Amino acid sequence: MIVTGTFGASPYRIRDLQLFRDIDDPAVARALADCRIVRLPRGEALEDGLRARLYILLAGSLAVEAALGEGNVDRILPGESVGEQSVLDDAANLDAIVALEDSELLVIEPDLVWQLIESHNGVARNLLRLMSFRIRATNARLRRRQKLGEFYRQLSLNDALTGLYNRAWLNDALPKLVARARQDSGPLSLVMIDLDHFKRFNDTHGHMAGDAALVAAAGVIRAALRPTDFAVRYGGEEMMAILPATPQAQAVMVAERLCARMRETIVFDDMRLPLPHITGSLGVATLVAGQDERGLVEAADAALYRAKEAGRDRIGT
Ligand SMILES: Nc1nc2c(ncn2[C@@H]2O[C@H](COP(=O)(O)OP(=O)(O)OP(=O)(O)O)[C@@H](O)[C@H]2O)c(=O)[nH]1
Repeated sequence: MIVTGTFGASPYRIRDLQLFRDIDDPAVARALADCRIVRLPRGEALEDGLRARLYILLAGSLAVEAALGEGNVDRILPGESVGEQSVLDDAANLDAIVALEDSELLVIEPDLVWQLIESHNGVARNLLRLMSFRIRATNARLRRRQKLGEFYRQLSLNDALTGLYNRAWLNDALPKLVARARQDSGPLSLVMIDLDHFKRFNDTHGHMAGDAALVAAAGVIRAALRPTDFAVRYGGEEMMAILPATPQAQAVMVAERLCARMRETIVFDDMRLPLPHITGSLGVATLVAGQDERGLVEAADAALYRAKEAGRDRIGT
């Protein structure tokens, strides 16, 4: 960073600087006349040491990688300033500021910034406007980041093919649902669903058709459940319906409905030609005293095994 002269002796004009917009006061011009202008060569960082100063970019451009930015870079253009917040709270600037091209900056020492704020309402007003703009931009960025975080959270808890909840969701949610059922002394049922002879379906019609069958089965499950139930893709062709506040007899009715609808569902191949119907075997289990989530899943699995053994396309309990 090389000092190249003073503002008073430079060709730059006060009215082009955002902080001094609409201020036509010779006293301000006099106050700024002795301020230094520094040159920051392209690629060089603005080293401010421990002293907080206000910098106004006169020529060139700067990149500010804000602490909050996580890789987001703000571009500072001529007339804009950096470091105003550091001056106000008297703290060193923590943002990394680098010249994107050979740049010239006006340096205003903190004492002078305060003096200008105190003696010129217009400077105070402009500074507040600039700060308000910065706060709004930061808030918008925070909101975007929050939304993105929620989007990725949802993505990490849903199965990409079927859109049902995935195993990660189940591992987190099922213990909570079991604990709540215990606390409420209410029933909780599981229906484990496994597509029948799915390997044969894949081998005969291709993996893509298999995927279409999985999506169709997931659609059947989703459509048949109440808003308070949950549909999960447990593994490859195994899915699960979690039915809170549902006793065994009611869960069996839900399973029968699922089994019937699965049988009736038409799966289309990529040429929109209907494929042979898929069927599923379903195992129903209801939480019993002393059972944990693992025991409940094992019970539903065992019931599913019985349905397979009994000939598939049916319910096991
Ligand atoms: N297309 C497709 N197939 C899958 C996917 N995940 C698992 N599979 C297939 O599902 C089949 C499961 O086969 P098996 O476990 O032998 O069971 P099955 O053929 O359904 O036989 P039963 O369960 O005894 O009726 C395997 O061929 C897997 O490749 C998937 O995401 N897409």
